[in-house]
Amino acid sequence: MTPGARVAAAIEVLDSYLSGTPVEQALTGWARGHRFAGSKDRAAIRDHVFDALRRLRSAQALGGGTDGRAVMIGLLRGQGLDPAELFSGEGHAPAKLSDAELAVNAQMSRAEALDCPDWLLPQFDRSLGADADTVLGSLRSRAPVFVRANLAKCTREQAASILAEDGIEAQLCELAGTALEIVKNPRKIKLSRAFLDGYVELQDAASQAVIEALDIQPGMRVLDYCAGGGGKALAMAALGAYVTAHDLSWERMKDIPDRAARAGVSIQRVRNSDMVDLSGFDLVLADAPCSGSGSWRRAPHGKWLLTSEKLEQIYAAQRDILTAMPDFVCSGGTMAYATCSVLTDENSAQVQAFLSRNAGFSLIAERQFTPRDGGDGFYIAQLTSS
Ligand SMILES: C[S@@+](CC[C@H](N)C(=O)[O-])C[C@H]1O[C@@H](n2cnc3c(N)ncnc32)[C@H](O)[C@@H]1O
Repeated sequence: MTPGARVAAAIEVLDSYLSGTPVEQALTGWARGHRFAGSKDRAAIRDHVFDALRRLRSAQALGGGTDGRAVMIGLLRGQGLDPAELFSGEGHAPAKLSDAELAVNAQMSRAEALDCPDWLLPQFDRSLGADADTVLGSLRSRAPVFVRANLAKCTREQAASILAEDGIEAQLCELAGTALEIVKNPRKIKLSRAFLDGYVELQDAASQAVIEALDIQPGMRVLDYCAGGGGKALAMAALGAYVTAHDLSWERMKDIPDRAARAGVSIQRVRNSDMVDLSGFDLVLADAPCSGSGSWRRAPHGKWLLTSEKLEQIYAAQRDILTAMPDFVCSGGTMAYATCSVLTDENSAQVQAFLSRNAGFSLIAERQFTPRDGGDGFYIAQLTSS
């Protein structure tokens, strides 16, 4: 496919997304209907679509409309490119720009220019102060790809060498002692020996830094209360902890056995109904459900799906999870609360509210990562019971 034809395909996918189809479904639907498209074409179209979702508001303003065509025109303008070069009307490229499209002269509000929903901007300002614009700005660009070296099987340097055998170039990342940033051929990772034989796992660098902050020791008894697909459970098991994984949804933990087998570690999963029998963990980690505001580079559609009502439900879930955690911690043990959000109301405000309800706990450490640190935005607080 020509570059112009790829843009035309991205417009189709964006129109489907903008009419209510979830983005992954819109991409799969397009690929099914266009089987001639090769993997490189599909990857390029996906990149256009995700670039557009990261900058949806500014692209619509710069493109002078709300549909997929306007979004792609505005995206290219926002990237400093001349859309007329790709909107050539030749072959399968989109039709030439109309006079109205050529005449667009966008005057953007601050929220539009930062690609932030209006109602969320005050939250970012309250949470990040003078850094709000920089953090929102960084959420408008692609995230780097990171892997975690599985210390249960190799050192970080060995992991980098094994990746190199498959032409994947990795650099040491300062954010965490296990983290490697993939600087060449990131799309090859899942087919590489390093991945298939469990030497590396895909995991954001800040997510790895959160685990590093917990100072996991071999033999520690750890409960991962919101284990999901097991990213953090695997990282803790690789450091020698005995990890029990729980999630409100059993289904979400379905890949843990295969991932653990690949990594050469063992993780025990526990059902909701069996939680009453558990107690006495050295560490209870809750990587709680959240807005995902720290990871909108990776999942930009989350930014546009969030509403103030959904955020209220998220606060309530976070409060309930914090309230449940003390039952599982041993005396003198640690409770760790994490989110991939940069919003204070999901982070320190939740922890302070918990502390005001639970006099027996005190805060021992707290850190807010933002994309300015290199990885996703992440918050971690460690509390101990006295
Ligand atoms: C941020 S994700 C966890 C990601 C995971 N820790 C990882 O590193 O791959 C949050 C998880 O919390 C789970 N969850 C939501 N409400 C919960 C609750 N009340 N109790 C336990 N888990 C819950 C969700 O199903 C979701 O899998």
